[in-house]
Amino acid sequence: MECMNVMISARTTSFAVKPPHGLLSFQHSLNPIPQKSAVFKLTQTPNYSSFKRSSFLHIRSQQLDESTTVSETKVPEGDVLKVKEWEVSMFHNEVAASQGIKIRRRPPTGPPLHYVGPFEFRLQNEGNTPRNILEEIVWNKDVEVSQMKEKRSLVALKKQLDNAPPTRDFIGALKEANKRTGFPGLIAEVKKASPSRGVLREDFDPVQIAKAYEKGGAACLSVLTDQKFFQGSFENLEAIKSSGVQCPLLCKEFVIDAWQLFYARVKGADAILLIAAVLPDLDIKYMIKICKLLGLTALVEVHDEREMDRVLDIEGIELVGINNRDLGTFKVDISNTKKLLEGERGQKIRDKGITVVGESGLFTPADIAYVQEAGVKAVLVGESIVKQNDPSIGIAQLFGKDISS
Ligand SMILES: O=P(O)(O)OC[C@@H](O)[C@@H](O)c1c[nH]c2ccccc12
Repeated sequence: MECMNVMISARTTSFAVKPPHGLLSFQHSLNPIPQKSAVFKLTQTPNYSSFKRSSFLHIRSQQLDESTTVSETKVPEGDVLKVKEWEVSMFHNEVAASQGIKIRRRPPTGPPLHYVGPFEFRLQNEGNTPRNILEEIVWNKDVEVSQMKEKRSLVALKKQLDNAPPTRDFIGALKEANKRTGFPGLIAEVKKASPSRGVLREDFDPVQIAKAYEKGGAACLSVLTDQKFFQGSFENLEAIKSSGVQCPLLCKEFVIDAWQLFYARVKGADAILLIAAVLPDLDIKYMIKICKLLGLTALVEVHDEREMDRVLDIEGIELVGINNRDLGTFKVDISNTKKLLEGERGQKIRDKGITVVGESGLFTPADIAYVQEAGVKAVLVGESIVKQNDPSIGIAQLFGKDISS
């Protein structure tokens, strides 16, 4: 496998690479500015596959210098895997795009920065800026998960599962609440903040909120575990699990790697979110299987018709969430739930016995009635109830009725 070495002299501040055949050209700044001449290795180029010995690249260096030269070398054995990994992720993006997935799993022009040697290699303006918040979250998660995996191997996680207590029946709890109250079963979300709404509650005590939700009649709880964008944590999940709260718990995470399923299970999750806008079909199929092995319920989330159709073609899915919020733009429209349950699609869902959850943007008894009429048997609610002084009263206000007994 080949790569390119760029020889740079001391105090070179930047260079530009201009491939000959209309391929992507790019500018690269060096920071810190090297004090000695050095070799800058480019193993990850935007067009790696078309980057061949024959397509000689022109280097233009503003500062200097005849001493900036390009050569091609064999990649050392150890790096071959890294380059392969990067190439595989490029294919992953292509497969995902063919299924209508708009976000890219990783920055397309290079792997996360920690892969690259002494100087950062980053294309400016060419794809390494996330296009929307979901993409930013996923890119961040990719780095986060690879760091977490280094600390806890899958083998270690599996060992911990040997003595783990069984999971609680998430769908059973929703159905039971639906029967008991006549309303959709409530998944109440322990949510401190979100990128779209900022901090929802300053005095945030996750266990206290969870207990209030349970007292108010919630069937299940959803606990956000993403730290960076939602100010959630796995500590919150663990604390709620060991607090005596009996409701089954959904780990609200951005899952991109099967390792996270094992981790969530170890941390006390009974169910886990899988987002169709993030995961290609093959990943969903694979993760559904692992969830079954782990006793986790998968809540598969969709936002539009195409995602719903993809998910309906996958075997073994029992719980589907319709998110009324577009995770790319934050726009909320509760008629989305209705739209996705109409006609043949709705019939297919009923035939398959899938339980549908209406998610996001539900504030009033009229909202609940609207999504119930559309066909949901459960709802997922955060903002409107977490903001109330007493979240259990928030639940009664949301349904227009005390549903606690
Ligand atoms: O606070 P709301 O509008 O009631 O929404 C809750 C829940 O649906 C929302 O937090 C959510 C739905 N799907 C997600 C995926 C990731 C993060 C968050 C979410």
